[in-house]
Amino acid sequence: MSQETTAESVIRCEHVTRTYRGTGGARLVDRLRDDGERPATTAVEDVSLSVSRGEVVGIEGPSGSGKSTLLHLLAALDVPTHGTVSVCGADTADLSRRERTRLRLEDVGIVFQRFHLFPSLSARANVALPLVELGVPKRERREHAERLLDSVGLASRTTHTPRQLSGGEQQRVAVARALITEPSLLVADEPTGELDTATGDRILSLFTEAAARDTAIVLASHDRKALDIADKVITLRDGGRTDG
Ligand SMILES: Nc1ncnc2c1ncn2[C@@H]1O[C@H](COP(=O)(O)OP(=O)(O)OP(=O)(O)O)[C@@H](O)[C@H]1O
Repeated sequence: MSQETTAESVIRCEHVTRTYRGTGGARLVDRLRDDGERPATTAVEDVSLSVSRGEVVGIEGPSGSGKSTLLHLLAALDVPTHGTVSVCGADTADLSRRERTRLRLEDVGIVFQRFHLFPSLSARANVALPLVELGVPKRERREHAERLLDSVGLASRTTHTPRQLSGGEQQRVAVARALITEPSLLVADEPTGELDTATGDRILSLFTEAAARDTAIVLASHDRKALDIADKVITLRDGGRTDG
């Protein structure tokens, strides 16, 4: 157990490194011929941190410093090259792809930088989607999704599809979707990036309320106001922590 780790940890991340082999963007023919000489990118290097129930942790750092890569590891979307990440007690590298999908569905809410909404579904259906996969009856899903959309100021937009919504509205749909399962962990990449001040404040209040209900929250941001809701902020530079 590291010094930072407590029994209440939702995330335990120990000496985590993530290296991408230098195949990004290469043509298939080049990848098949790859002799391992292509330069690799170490996006995250030897990072340790823990996040407890109800704790908000901010991640700051310049573009390319590894914030999104670290968030993907913490959300069990990816596994480390070295070191361990455990989420709700499970070492993510020990899980099959299917088990990681289940872990995310049940325990993790994710707000991506580019929202990842389904274009053909209404805002309400996008928000309710995790509940479909969890087998919640239709009427209950609809009511819950509508309540959440109301809480992010989108009560009048429930039947709009993503392309009928502004960037900021899509962001709010993504936040509502991440919160609908009342996850143990919420991971958010630039959650206020597209939002005007009032809407950004509203989203941050939702995060603070979720933390008060014991959700652990990790958010990466360049926005000082977003980082201000954090109990602690870690700083990344070239993939490593520089905050001591
Ligand atoms: N799939 C990938 N394959 C290869 N390299 C990658 C991949 N994803 C990220 N990288 C590289 O890893 C490094 C860290 O990227 P990452 O997206 O984690 O940074 P970031 O801090 O989130 O940046 P930003 O603030 O611009 O979103 C960068 O050098 C990036 O080019």
